[in-house]
Amino acid sequence: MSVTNKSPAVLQVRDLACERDGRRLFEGLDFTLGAGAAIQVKGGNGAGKTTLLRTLIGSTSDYSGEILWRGQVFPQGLRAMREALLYIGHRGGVRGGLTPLENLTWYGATKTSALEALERVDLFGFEDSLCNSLSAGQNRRVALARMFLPQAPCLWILDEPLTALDVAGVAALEKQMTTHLGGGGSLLLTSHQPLNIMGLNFVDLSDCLVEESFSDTGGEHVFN
Ligand SMILES: Nc1ncnc2c1ncn2[C@@H]1O[C@H](COP(=O)(O)OP(=O)(O)OP(=O)(O)O)[C@@H](O)[C@H]1O
Repeated sequence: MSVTNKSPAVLQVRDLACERDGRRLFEGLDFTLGAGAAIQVKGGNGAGKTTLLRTLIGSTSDYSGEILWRGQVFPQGLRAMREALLYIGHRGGVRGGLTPLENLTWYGATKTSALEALERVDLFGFEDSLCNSLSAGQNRRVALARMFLPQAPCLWILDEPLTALDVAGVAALEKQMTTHLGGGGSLLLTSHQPLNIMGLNFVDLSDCLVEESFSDTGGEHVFN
């Protein structure tokens, strides 16, 4: 299936199968993520969504099939992809012994941009509190504040970003994701909750279950 020049392929997955402790979780997964496009990875608990994301960022090499970053096959493409990647995992990468401000500056933000990002996630006044004294939702906001820093990377891979967020927090996040996509960024995320993002595409790992491998998995998905 072709991909238009207007929206070139950013991340491609071809016939991917992932394992965990020697147990195959899914197989025959194909999709193409274009610039300005978003994919929500779906599947029940234990389907392998986190494993897929960790595979895509190079945290595990327990897979078969091909992953390509801008046409360059992994592992060669992985280095270039990491330079363009914002990954926020389940734990969010927040250090509890640091303040929100220190966490963001640890990721390379200037003090000014960090303070602005923390204000955007409604953490004004908490910038100098230790993160291990903040609530789960506030810690999630510290993690997600990286999406509000200037010059954010172009590929966002987010594992359950909505977890622990209140209604206003979810709305702010959806708005920021939409802005990112409008600027030509790409987004791949997992969520058990529905997201209000225009043009959101879906990849469902339950279509790629090993025991159903005899059935048609729907072929390749191309999202531009
Ligand atoms: N730390 C681990 N050590 C060993 N096996 C694991 C570990 N974490 C997960 N697994 C295995 O991998 C499978 C897939 O887990 P994964 O976290 O990728 O699923 P998921 O779709 O993200 O689930 P959830 O929706 O519950 O977060 C699980 O069923 C489990 O058997």
